[in-house]
Amino acid sequence: MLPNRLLANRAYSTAINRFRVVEVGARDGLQAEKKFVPTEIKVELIDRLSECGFQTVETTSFVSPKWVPQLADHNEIVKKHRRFEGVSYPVLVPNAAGLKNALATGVVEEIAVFGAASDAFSLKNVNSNVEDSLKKLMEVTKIALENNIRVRGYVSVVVGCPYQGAVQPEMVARVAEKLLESGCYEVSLGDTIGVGTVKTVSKMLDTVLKSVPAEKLAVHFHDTYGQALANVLISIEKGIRSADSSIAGLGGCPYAKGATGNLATEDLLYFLKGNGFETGVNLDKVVETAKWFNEAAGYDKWSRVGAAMMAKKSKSCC
Ligand SMILES: CC(C)(COP(=O)([O-])OP(=O)([O-])OC[C@H]1O[C@@H](n2cnc3c(N)ncnc32)[C@H](O)[C@@H]1OP(=O)([O-])[O-])[C@@H](O)C(=O)NCCC(=O)NCCSC(=O)C[C@@](C)(O)CC(=O)[O-]
Repeated sequence: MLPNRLLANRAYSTAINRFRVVEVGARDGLQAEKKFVPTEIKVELIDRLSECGFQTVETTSFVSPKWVPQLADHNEIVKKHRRFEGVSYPVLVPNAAGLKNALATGVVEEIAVFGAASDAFSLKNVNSNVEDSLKKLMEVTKIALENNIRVRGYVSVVVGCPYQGAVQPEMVARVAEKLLESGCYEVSLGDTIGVGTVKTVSKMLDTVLKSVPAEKLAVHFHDTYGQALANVLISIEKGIRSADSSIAGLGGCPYAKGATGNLATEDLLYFLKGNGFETGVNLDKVVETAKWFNEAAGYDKWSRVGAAMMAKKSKSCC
């Protein structure tokens, strides 16, 4: 059960206990991995994730292969993975060149554009300061919409920046507003290096929510300091019903040192189910998929929930 203060919140009517989990493992999860994961494994990962019941599975990035070599196989990925009814498959796009390449595949129906709330991070990540990068993103969004492509937006470093330190919540609000104004259907707020706590995330969300409705927001927490689920809880309290996570907690941003580990999807699903939310995602299948991925790609990465469920299965106890 949720704490009483949460149940008392008007946002908690039974009619809105649905929660959307955006699976970002195949993109955010893999982008910083040094060892190249073969394309066919990435494709099978996306297909298996689709079978788990997610509504949104982010698949890859149309960024420069020089900047993110792990995702240089983006063309093959989008052409080879299966498309399940009711599932959207956004790809990350940084600029007009990326959009052109994504459109040329003829199969991309949704993109995600990404901005940041600090100049220092934006310069490292996309070689432009926040304002210049916003101009490019707005242009990309415009062209995408003209081509009937849905656009999701990201704001990175919403609480702390690896190069600048604390980030002003007003800056996060401004970037989120701009992305929505330009036509993004939703903006995901990313704590890229996982430094946020309930106090700092709460302050940031209170500021953003003054100008952006909760229905237009998602949250994207990295679990670097073990704060991700607490931060999801506070986001739920503020009315947000969408969060990004990565199978087995894979992940990190190549341009943010220490950004290891997205919030693990399995941990998020267990948390949501235990607190009365419906996601439509089958947790057992996600854990099986993590097991398959570890074996197929030669990894040994586990979420806390995945490890516990596998241990329980093998010992058939507790
Ligand atoms: C944006 C650029 C390209 C600018 O990089 P640049 O060097 O300023 O761009 P440029 O226009 O000068 O081009 C440099 C070279 O890249 C090529 N190029 C240019 N664009 C593309 C493209 N789209 N696809 C393929 N190639 C491209 C271009 O053709 C040229 O090739 P060359 O002439 O040297 O042979 C670069 O900064 C870049 O790729 N950055 C991507 C960084 C990235 O992927 N970061 C991780 C994603 S963000 C993230 O993870 C955070 C998030 C979303 O998960 C949320 C959170 O946790 O906060």
